Amino acid sequence: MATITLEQEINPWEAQAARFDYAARKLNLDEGIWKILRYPSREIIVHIPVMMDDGHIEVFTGFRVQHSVARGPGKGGIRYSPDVTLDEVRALASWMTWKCAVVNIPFGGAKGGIICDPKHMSMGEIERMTRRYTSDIIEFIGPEKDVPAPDVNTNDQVMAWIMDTYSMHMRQTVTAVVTGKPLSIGGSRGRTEATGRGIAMVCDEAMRYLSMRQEGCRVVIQGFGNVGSNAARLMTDRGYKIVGIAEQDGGLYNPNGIDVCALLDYRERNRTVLGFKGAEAADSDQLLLSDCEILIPAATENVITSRNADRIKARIVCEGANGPTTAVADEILADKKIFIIPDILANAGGVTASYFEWVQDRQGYFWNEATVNERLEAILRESFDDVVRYAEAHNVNNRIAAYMLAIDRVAFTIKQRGIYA
Ligand SMILES: NC(=O)C1=CN([C@@H]2O[C@H](COP(=O)(O)OP(=O)(O)OC[C@H]3O[C@@H](n4cnc5c(N)ncnc54)[C@H](O)[C@@H]3O)[C@@H](O)[C@H]2O)C=CC1
Ligand SMILES: O=C(O)CCC(=O)C(=O)O
Repeated sequence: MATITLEQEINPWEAQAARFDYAARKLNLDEGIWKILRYPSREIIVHIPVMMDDGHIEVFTGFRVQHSVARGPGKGGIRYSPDVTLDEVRALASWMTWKCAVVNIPFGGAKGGIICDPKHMSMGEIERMTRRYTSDIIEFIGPEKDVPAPDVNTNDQVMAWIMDTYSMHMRQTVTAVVTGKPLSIGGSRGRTEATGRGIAMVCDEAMRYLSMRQEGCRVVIQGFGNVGSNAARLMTDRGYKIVGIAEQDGGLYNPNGIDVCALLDYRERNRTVLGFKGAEAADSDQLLLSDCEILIPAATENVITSRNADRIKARIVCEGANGPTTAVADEILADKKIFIIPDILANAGGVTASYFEWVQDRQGYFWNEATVNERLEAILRESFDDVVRYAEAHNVNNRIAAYMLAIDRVAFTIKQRGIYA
């Protein structure tokens, strides 16, 4: 790979594009399809005026990027964060296209974001911002067009506001416009935990593939939000030992295993994991480099880079977050023979359960949790198998195999639809 600056290395769009180009070259992808898939098909930028609680007007910038709708409506979360950029949302939208194709569900890829700091906003301000954002992008979303979902700093309440705003404009309730909703208004059982559950499931598959055992297998998790905390809880139930939790404001380490339920309870009461008595305080960055069998980055992008990849000791890196590893770091991890479960497979449990929610909303018939989990497991097992077999057959690493598999599926659909005729 050509020499690049750290700034280029950590640009998520560049990271996505580097893998896409590499996989497309390996596939000998048709040049026209390459051009179609190289860039998002639509990028919407809105400037959202919001009356703040003290009466002044703030204007927030929001994005919705639709990378591809070839295989079905756009699908992907909306994040609220001061760090959101258009390049980040572009990358996240493309990853959604590849992710939905890897697990073979009938969606394209999209993502949204608003540059804001929800930690310093009241519920009323967040609600007004969400409703206005929804109105501003209303003609571009819908059950057959583009279906948003929660992501970093958004949740079922935010989805409820989007659904309600959309429905008011349509003059009828349209539950299938978003997923990750509360159960009472068309949410699916199991969606909240699905991303973490999916991580536990693909780790089980990796254990089987590598002839390792769950019992006593040491796991370090970065991020104790929706994805990280559910992965920690469900993996504990399966016999894994969660020895480290790295959070934004500090980390925890206990070589004998952290009591995850007690930690969840503590965090609920204290809004932080710091000060928890069942583990010693640890430096979050150092935790990524600690001795363990599985490392699960489940917080944000660019946490495994050229600066620390050579010091990672885990046997398996299972990417709960989107884009936690840069393309340069990929090569270093590959040299170290670390087994990667790439984000577009590892965290696909969330969007798969979202697909189930969309199906249930459209059917008006809701499944029990066991059915959701059973169907989730069947899809993730098959997808894991597809990726590792593809990697073996084409002599590439798991990430490139996942990209190749996904690009091939999307390209096939584009050709069949005749967009490229
Ligand atoms: N929620 C979902 O269903 C899905 C989420 N993802 C991805 O998983 C990642 C996490 O998402 P959620 O858990 O939903 O978000 P969240 O907002 O619920 O949790 C994120 C957690 O990470 C922590 N964090 C942030 N930066 C950190 C850092 N530098 N070091 C350590 N901890 C840090 C935060 O304090 C928070 O506890 C994101 O990359 C997201 O795109 C992917 C698929 C689905
Ligand atoms: O549940 C969904 O539709 C999308 C979740 C998401 O944003 C992601 O997988 O990164």
